[in-house]
Amino acid sequence: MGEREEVKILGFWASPFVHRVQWALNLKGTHFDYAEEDLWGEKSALLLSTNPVHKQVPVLIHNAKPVVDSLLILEYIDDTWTHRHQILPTDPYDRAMARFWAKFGDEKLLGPAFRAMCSSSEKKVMGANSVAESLEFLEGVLKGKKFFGVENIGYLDIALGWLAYMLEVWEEVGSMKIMDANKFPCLANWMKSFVDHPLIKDSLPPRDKMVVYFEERCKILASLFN
Ligand SMILES: N[C@@H](CCC(=O)N[C@@H](CS)C(=O)NCC(=O)O)C(=O)O
Repeated sequence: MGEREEVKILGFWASPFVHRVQWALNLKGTHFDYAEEDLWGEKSALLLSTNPVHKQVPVLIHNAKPVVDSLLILEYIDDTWTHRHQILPTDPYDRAMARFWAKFGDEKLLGPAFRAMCSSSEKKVMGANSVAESLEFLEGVLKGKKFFGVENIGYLDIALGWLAYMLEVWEEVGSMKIMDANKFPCLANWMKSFVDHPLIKDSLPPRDKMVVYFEERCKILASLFN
């Protein structure tokens, strides 16, 4: 890759999707510029023109070409910066499985955990229970490995990384308990290894700021989810 290439992320500090892209570029050692979007105020003209379909972050702009959707951006990053830290597994079956579990994480964990945080009473309990059931599958996938990527952080670790630092915040904000280290010992170890990784730990948003932000979001979204 040439030295003068443009690599820019349009992001939002509390977005688990945006962190994926930042982590992947950090793991690759690829320098990038970052522009914070005012998601709940006025979105920038650049965001609207680079992601006109969803108008969401993250957007990766590489030499004027935008790529959207965090999981697809991870694939693009791995295909583009091949010199260091392979993100996706090499074996086709392992790649397919990593993609399957990443999608599972978004559909069965991230969305439902977020909704449970902002829901009240029965819906919250049902939501929290369904997320805990889904965690059981991931405990099986991990089977005592340090990372889903086995030796080092890979695609699935990055895709599920939000669990390692954000689930606990969502549990506090939503007054709910989902993660149980006794029930999910492999996941508990993985969460610790993930947030302790030198390229991850310095990029995590401040916990207190996240609590305040998600409390505010829940107040706004409560009527939608209840
Ligand atoms: N599937 C997308 C989801 C992105 C997403 O939901 N981004 C949120 C921030 S967490 C966003 O931009 N929301 C603003 C909006 O929907 O208007 C991805 O993986 O990139």
